[in-house]
Amino acid sequence: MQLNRMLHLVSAHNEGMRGDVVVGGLPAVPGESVRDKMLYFQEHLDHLRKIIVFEPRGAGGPVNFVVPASHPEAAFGYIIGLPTEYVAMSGSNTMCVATVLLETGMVPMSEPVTELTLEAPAGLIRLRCECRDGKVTKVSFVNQPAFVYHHRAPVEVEGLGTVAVDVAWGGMTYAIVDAQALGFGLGEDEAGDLVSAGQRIKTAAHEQLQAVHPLEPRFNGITQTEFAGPLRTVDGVLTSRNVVVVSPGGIDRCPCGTGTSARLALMHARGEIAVGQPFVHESILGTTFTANIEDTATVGDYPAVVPRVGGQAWITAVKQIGVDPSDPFPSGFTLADYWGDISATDRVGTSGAHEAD
Ligand SMILES: O=C(O)[C@H]1NCC[C@@H]1O
Repeated sequence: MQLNRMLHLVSAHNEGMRGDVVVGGLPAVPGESVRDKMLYFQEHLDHLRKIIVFEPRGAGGPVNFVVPASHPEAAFGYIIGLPTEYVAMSGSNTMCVATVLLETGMVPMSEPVTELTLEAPAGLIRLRCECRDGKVTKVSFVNQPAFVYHHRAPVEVEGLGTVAVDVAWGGMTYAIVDAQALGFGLGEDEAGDLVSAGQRIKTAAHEQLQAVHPLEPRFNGITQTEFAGPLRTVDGVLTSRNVVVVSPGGIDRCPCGTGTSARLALMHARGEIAVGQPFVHESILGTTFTANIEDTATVGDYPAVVPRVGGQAWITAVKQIGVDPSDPFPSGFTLADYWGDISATDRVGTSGAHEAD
């Protein structure tokens, strides 16, 4: 056997959504913050993301690269790579990383609760991890502030006509649309149609609406569509189903932590939820996140909320992945049958590491 570029991975899933966590094998990644490390990674080490995400080795990601934190309060940093972009923050990936760090002993576990701080490219993320018998049974994190860029902006979408789109930041930028108004009940049988509509909505919103983070202009552009189901009350708790379409065209299997954060900002702006009020967000699989608004804030001129989002992750595999020096696909490949026209959506870095226009 000949393998170089050997990476050590612990794979996990969070409420159904995969998240590989690279815990060893990386070269040094320079940068004064994890955001800077992400920028360096994108420019100089992107082949390592492709090895894990693309075929013939990968299963579409996402992947997290654990790196030393730059901030003294954080135990570790993590760089988050999705199929078409590096992102400032991700809920499912944060829960996978925390679970892997604790269950492998990379961070000492205290039962029944381990308080942990990690450094995402978006900044410090404070986590509360409930632990029992060596297992992490729930991870909740306080996200960086979420806010709304556009309320019900009219967007011309191919095949759908004029669609009212809310645009909100929750660590990634979401075009949020009313699922019911577009004829979707958000059932598993609609997965293909949701992806098709979601990709068209996201592309149109990205082209027609500006969204540039006021504190970090590199976090710009609309890269996700979130179909918001109706709000209802279940056992006295505000609840809603949602579907997020992740480029180049897959449904987030979990309720989506950054999407939940964006939705909380939108609901708060509309007066649909109060600070501290519990909210349950459901995925297309029926898995759930608990969430609430911890506080209000401002980001630039935008009124914002500080979201807390919680769920559980499970480790699925421990493996090593590498590249045979004679392999014709050292950085993997994508094929349109599964990946669609990734060149059209290959905006690596758009929301995480893109020069502002
Ligand atoms: O939970 C989240 O925020 C995400 N899940 C996959 C795509 C998003 O980053």
